[in-house]
Amino acid sequence: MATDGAVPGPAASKWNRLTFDTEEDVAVSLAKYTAELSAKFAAERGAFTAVLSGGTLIETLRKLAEPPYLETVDWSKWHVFWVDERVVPKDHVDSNYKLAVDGLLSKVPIPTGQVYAINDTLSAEGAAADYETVLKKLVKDGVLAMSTETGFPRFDLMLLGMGPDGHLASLFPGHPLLNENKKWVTHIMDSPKPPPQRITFTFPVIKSSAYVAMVVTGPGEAGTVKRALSDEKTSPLLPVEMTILQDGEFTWFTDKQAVSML
Ligand SMILES: O=C1O[C@H](COP(=O)(O)O)[C@@H](O)[C@H](O)[C@H]1O
Repeated sequence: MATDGAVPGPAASKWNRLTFDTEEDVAVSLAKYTAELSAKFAAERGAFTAVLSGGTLIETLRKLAEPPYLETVDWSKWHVFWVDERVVPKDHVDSNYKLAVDGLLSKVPIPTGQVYAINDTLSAEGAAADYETVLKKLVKDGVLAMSTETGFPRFDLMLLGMGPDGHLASLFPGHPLLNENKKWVTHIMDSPKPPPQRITFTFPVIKSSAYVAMVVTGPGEAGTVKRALSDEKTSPLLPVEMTILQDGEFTWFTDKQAVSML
């Protein structure tokens, strides 16, 4: 059973919250939500730009690769990106690309040319610059939309997870990268969570999204979810607390364990 509603507190008008009994229920709802947005954007724009994170999110997306979605989603319209990636070879156990391929992308018929992995032969700095160049070409080609409000790319849907410390993408609490306001993609050499070298979308890009699903399940992040959803704000704000979309819809998908401390 889902509890729908706006979140109390400062983000009230900006965040929706869905809470389900179990992680299985979250997976069912998330697949339906993603499939509906895929159909909407495929009809409106002829393309669906979907951004993945790593972590537990990929397992929670498993229902997308099952009936009915395996057959009913128009996978040919999908363009897949990563909100962050570890700078490791694509077949490395730490690779977010490998995680998504193994858990989802190898099971659905998205054209391989529409899956945008990082160039794993480059340095972190080079890979971030290269990824930004790829995005700019896709804007030029009309695949990726631009936000008229912010001047940053506007992805149709970002499917994000959050770490126990409140990080999202590879944007960590209190880290100077939180202030990057020019680049679309940047790099980090000292990620508090290993591996240390990563690339990540910047905040202005994440905040320009049309839709963001913040997917948090299990007890591990319950304290952070409590802090994020609390009316009382402590400094520094968690990255997730700073994620107020410019002109988009942000929805929390949680199970009961994730909100057990509220
Ligand atoms: O390192 C990362 O961690 C976060 C959160 O992962 P989770 O396992 O706690 O769900 C993930 O969203 C990010 O993409 C990844 O690089």
